[in-house]
Amino acid sequence: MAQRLSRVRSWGSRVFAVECDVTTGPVYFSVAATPQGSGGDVRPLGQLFGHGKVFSLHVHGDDRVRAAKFHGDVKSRLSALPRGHVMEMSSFLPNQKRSLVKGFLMRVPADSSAADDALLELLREDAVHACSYATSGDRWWQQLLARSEEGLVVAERFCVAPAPAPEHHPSTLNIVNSDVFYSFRDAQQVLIECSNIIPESKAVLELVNKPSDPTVKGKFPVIVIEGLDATGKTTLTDSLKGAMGAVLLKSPPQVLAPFRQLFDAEPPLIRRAFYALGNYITARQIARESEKAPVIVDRFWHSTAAYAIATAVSGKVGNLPGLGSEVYQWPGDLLKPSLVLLLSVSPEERLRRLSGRGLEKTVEEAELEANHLFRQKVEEAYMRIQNPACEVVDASPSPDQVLQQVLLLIKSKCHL
Ligand SMILES: Nc1ncnc2c1ncn2[C@@H]1O[C@H](COP(=O)(O)OP(=O)(O)OP(=O)(O)O)[C@@H](O)[C@H]1O
Ligand SMILES: Nc1ccn([C@H]2C[C@H](O)[C@@H](COP(=O)(O)O)O2)c(=O)n1
Repeated sequence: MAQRLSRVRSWGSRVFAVECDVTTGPVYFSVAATPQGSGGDVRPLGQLFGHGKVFSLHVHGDDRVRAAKFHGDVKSRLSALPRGHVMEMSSFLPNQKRSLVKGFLMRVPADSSAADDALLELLREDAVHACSYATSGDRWWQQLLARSEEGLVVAERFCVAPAPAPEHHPSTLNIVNSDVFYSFRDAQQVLIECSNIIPESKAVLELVNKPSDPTVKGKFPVIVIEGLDATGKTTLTDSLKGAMGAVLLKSPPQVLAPFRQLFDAEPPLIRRAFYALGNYITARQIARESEKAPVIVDRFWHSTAAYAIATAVSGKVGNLPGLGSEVYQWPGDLLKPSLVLLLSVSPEERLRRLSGRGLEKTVEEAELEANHLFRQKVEEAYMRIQNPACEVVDASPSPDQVLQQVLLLIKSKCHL
């Protein structure tokens, strides 16, 4: 118990954000060891905590791979509780990078014992911090829970007060090196840390572990084609290959295809590191092929970063890190293409193309379709990436018109 308490000493200075509804944004509150001032207007907290029993859980831990996997596990266990309502809840130090700890707020009916049993089980793990919430007088208290022979006991309590929204949305605080990687070494390190629990990581590491100088391209232009699913990338890249006598490459590269499904099912930390490493394999292929001919690349780092940022940042487009933020900077050790083109079509046209194709949708594609906010965030993140930034291409005309338009653009931008 003493160890647990010493590790949560800083808990009392944290702010918590509960995502009740992503379109309206989170509710913020802070906790303090002793009541401060009047405590503010606690009515919003009353609405949040007021019915039945409320618990929050956060997964800490020095082992980030284990914590990421355990976070997913906690979510499924809480979601399976009968009559429970689970919301995303994060704990953070306002505007302080890397201070975010992800968790959940769970409401259950007052007569539910299943939640207590689940918490007792989860608290076997040192990495879990669980709290209950109670009201006395006009104050709300956050009660840090611990296991004892009698069941759940309150180890410490903090006074809860409403807090102002921070300047930076909490979900932006941990993007660097958790969702987006800015060097080969940082992405590689995640897969090294995964090797014991995901044996396939070793095979992926072997594929990327062949050092060369991937930042240097050959004398021919390298053109990356980016865009949301079904914007016409495959159609255009195939035509460009023929029209320019170019070599067509993809990221992730074909050698990673046997591992993709497996890594797609992993938490963002692992999944995004896998895609980041794929870019370095493709970069090596680009460096080699661009010595001999122009190279067209179907998706590259813009996709890796834009999808990762849009997934990490909850809620509205306005929650994205601002233009010029470090999260949009190209990795210093990754080959830079000559030109990046972002294919853009209206949401209606994209849906027509998706349904016309009639293929099975990936989870993320299905999410794009269902989630207008997510699509907007991916597109906005694409456009905020700098150095190289993307040139937006209107991809709504016919395939041939898009091809002609892009050939002209390549000619003018790459001085062909
Ligand atoms: N300019 C266009 N006009 C009309 N339909 C198009 C055009 N370009 C592509 N399509 C059609 O839209 C669908 C999606 O195109 P395509 O597969 O090239 O997109 P994509 O961006 O590669 O998709 P994904 O990223 O999901 O692989 C296909 O059925 C294709 O025939
Ligand atoms: N270089 C890349 C390519 C793809 N991804 C991720 C982003 C999406 O989750 C998904 C889209 O790929 P598609 O379905 O079009 O094959 O893959 C990435 O992160 N980096």
